Amino acid sequence: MGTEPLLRIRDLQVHYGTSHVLHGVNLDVDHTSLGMLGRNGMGKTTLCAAIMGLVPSLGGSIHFDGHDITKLTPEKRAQLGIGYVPQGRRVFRSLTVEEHLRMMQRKGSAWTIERVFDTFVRLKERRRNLGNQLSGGEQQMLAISRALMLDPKLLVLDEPTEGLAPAIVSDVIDLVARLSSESMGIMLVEQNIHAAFAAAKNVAIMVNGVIVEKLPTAALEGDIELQKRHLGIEPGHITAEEDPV
Ligand SMILES: Nc1ncnc2c1ncn2[C@@H]1O[C@H](COP(=O)(O)OP(=O)(O)OP(=O)(O)O)[C@@H](O)[C@H]1O
Repeated sequence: MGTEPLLRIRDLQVHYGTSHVLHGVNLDVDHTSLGMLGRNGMGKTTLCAAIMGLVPSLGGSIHFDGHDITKLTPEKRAQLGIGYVPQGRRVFRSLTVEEHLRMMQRKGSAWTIERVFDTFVRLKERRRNLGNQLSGGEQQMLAISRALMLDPKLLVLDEPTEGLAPAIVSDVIDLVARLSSESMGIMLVEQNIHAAFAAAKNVAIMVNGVIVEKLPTAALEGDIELQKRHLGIEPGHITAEEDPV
């Protein structure tokens, strides 16, 4: 039909013990980039984990690429084409760059080690370095490359710019923009609102375990009140043009 979103989440409920964290998430992600914003502790990482099958859901459904994946294992979800770049990168200290990538090689994948090295020249230079010898930016590139090796249709990235220098943040933004222009679906969880604005076509806002807004990025950029209400962003300074004389 062509109208079905790549990822469709309905009324998703997640608990940690007696703590109810996701309270009925409804969200569609298409073959484009979606920024996921929200203050600390609102449930963004939990949503990523639930999409990947790393935490069980007690209610609701997740459909991906025409499959009901609500009860599938993380491995099955990855095989179907959901790539995950977890918060904190989770690179192995004692494996080299090349060993990380070799572990994820799959027959028939559009992403080979050579393609990764063509895309991330820095990783090629560091191919024999161990995980703990890489900078934060290099580790992030490796974490993203590792996910790409499985040839995902949807890439879920949890705060990929956290702790990175501005120049590297813009490399991550460029990469996300490039992947989404090649029609990969992207869900980009970000605390860095400017990174999300630069990389994502649409944005969603999570508050207390529900999605309260989903709108074009440009609309949120222009709505300071909404930013303030849900994200705690203070209004900017009065500009020279607005400054009364
Ligand atoms: N393993 C866990 N066990 C119990 N509670 C948890 C667990 N992981 C997260 N929580 C709680 O669930 C809520 C949502 O956390 P989550 O990490 O999903 O939020 P977040 O929006 O990603 O925040 P942050 O930006 O700080 O990572 C928080 O109140 C958190 O304390």
